[in-house]
Amino acid sequence: MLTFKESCIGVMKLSKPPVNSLNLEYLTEFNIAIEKLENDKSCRGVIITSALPKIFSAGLDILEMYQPNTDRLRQFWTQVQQLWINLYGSQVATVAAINGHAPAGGCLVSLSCDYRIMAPNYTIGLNETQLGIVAPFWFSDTITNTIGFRKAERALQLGYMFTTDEAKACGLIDKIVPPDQIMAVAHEEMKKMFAVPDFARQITKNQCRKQFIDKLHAKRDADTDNFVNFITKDSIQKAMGKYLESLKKRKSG
Ligand SMILES: CCCCCCCC/C=C\CC(=O)SCCNC(=O)CCNC(=O)[C@H](O)C(C)(C)COP(=O)(O)OP(=O)(O)OC[C@H]1O[C@@H](n2cnc3c(N)ncnc32)[C@H](O)[C@@H]1OP(=O)(O)O
Repeated sequence: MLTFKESCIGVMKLSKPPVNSLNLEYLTEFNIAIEKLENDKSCRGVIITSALPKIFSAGLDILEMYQPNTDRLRQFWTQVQQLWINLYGSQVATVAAINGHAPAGGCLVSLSCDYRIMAPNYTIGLNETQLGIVAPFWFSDTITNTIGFRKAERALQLGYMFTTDEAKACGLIDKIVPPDQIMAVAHEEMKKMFAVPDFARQITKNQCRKQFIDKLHAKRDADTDNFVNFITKDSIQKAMGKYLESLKKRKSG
């Protein structure tokens, strides 16, 4: 993770080649970096983007969920939950500068921010059902809160990956921006949020999002148990094995 500050704005650049997949170690690093910026009194905003060409993040590392060690799987999921709690509940203003594909966990990271700008000709969405897995309730709450119930229900069931244009049309992203302008526009959008007094913006964000974060807090252990039980089922392991194979085949084909 490349993290640096530009006056009162923290910039986090995901940089885990080849595809910024989120494994246990990277999620832990991500959480530490965001918590550090959150606790920095001089930091008013955070921009999340990718240092890699063409990929924002490929989402959760599928290898963490395929033939897993159960203790590690629990730790992994705890970090995924923590990342969402940290980002969705962040007191600082957050902008996702999506400069590449953003499937599944990559999409969730961006949905957890306050504003999303995206470069053209990429794809974004919660494609979990395509892998034979199910987005947990807090993933579906987050997309529903962004694009509305009907569109979210349909997209979740199909595991639909939106093109940048489709994502803009349904409100999944807020603005389409040429790749070479994405950081400049992220700063401009941040300035618009800074024009509002921080405490008023923070309390308003809290009013909108707290009930959803509280819901995960209340069910956190059960959510981890569900995840571990679900992922370790033979049928799910088979489906994930097939998906991994299809990724490799697509590469060679
Ligand atoms: C009841 C409660 C149950 C709870 C259930 C669980 C809920 C889980 C929630 C979230 C799930 C996820 O986030 S799962 C991850 C989903 N991600 C994807 O489906 C993305 C898959 N990848 C791609 O589509 C493409 O790789 C890409 C578009 C991101 C990039 O394409 P490109 O052509 O540039 O690169 P390659 O495809 O050649 O990939 C390079 C290399 O990376 C490996 N790879 C890709 N994605 C992942 C990943 N997510 N995890 C691990 N590894 C990944 C790919 O296999 C290649 O590997 P090799 O070089 O070894 O072949």
